[in-house]
Amino acid sequence: MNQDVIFDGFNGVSRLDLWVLCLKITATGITTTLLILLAVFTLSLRKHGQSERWAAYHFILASLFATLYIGGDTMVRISVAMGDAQEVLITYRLILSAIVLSVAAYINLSWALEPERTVFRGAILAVYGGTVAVAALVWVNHPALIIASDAITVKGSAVYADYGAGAPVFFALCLTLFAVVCLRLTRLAYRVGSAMAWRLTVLAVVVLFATGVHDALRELEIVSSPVGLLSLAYACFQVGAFGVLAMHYSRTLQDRQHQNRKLRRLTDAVTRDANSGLFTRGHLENSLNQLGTAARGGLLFIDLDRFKMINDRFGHSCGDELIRAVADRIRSNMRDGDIPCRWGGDEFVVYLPGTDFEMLQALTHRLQQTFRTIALANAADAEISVSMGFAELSDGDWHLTLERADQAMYHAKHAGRDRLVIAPQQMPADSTPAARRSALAARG
Ligand SMILES: Nc1nc2c(ncn2[C@@H]2O[C@H](COP(=O)(O)OP(=O)(O)OP(=O)(O)O)[C@@H](O)[C@H]2O)c(=O)[nH]1
Repeated sequence: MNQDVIFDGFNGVSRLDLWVLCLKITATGITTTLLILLAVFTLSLRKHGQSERWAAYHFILASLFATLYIGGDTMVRISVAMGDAQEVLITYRLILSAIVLSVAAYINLSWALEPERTVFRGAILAVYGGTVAVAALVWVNHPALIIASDAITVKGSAVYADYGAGAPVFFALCLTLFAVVCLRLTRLAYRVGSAMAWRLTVLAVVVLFATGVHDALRELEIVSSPVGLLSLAYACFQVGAFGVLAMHYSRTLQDRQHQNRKLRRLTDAVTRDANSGLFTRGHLENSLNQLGTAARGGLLFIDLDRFKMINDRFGHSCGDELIRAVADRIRSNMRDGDIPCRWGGDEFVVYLPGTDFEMLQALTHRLQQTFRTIALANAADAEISVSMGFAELSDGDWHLTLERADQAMYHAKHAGRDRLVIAPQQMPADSTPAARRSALAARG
């Protein structure tokens, strides 16, 4: 049988080389997975604050270039192990460009994680622009630049480019940028407040920087070492950076939740009535003032019938309990956009936007039914009912509408209580709000 030989590599490759290769493949897998996770996470941050989004974008770039670097480094090793060093130089250039771009993205990320610090967009672009320019030089053959020619030297399982005179400067620049990143990330980890996170970060940056120095010296053939270690250390660093960032986000989220809770408590204290839990009169007045002539629907005035008698017979605390029970039932019958408030004492006013006659009849009927079911702890035989007045917001001034609703409620009281009266629209439509207000005042 004629069998083609399709693989003839791994000749002269030591066990150590294979282990390192396995580790590098694993590191590539891990960083690629993290990159995918990060992309999903960034998508979920679209609606969040500017600084979070920018931090996520820089981290995506940093991870993308780090993955290219780690994956490229693995590819170089695979190519050399398989005896195929033809296309190695392109991958080689790719990894040199990727490492410097990744470090630039990490610098910008560390700025974005400090929202209190103003970093000008120009500075961020300058960091990216400068490193792109340096990365571009990697692709130009010239003895004075980073890579002098297309020549490649393979020594055992290691491969070396023909470096130009600028290569030591390039590696020194990479190490300087690395040092900046390491210092800034250590500071960030310290601010996260967890001693463990800080120690792990210090360990990670020390290992990272040491392997960076090792690989730079190895590339320049100042030290002889069988394997480059930076890609493995960089993969560990990526995992650590994920951890630190996850902690940073969880702390930011906790702070924000805490602030939101505090804000809600403060807002509630200002806008909610303490006993009933409904909105305060001030909140309704503000809302109607803000709406102005855009207010639609009408105002419903609700007043408890013979509440003084309940107070006198069963005590003030029983009266308070009744106010709470009535408020609960009003609240549970509201739609989104309705504004129910305790106007004062045993009076409630509800702004009902977009309410027509049928909806009003249905709502007030429901309310009357549900108030009858109230059972007070120490006043089982108390008969609970309310009188209601409704006026449509057609006066151009909600104060006038409220007066009409109030008058309608009094008509309900005089007609025997426990009912709804709808205010007629008696005011001429072309009269001014001031004229209508004085006409109402004259009518008493
Ligand atoms: N328990 C309690 N009573 C209150 C509160 N605010 C006002 N009141 C009392 O509620 C009573 C209101 O009575 P009125 O509005 O005069 O009349 P009424 O007894 O409800 O009778 P009609 O409205 O004519 O049906 C007064 O006695 C107030 O002292 C409160 O927060 N808690």
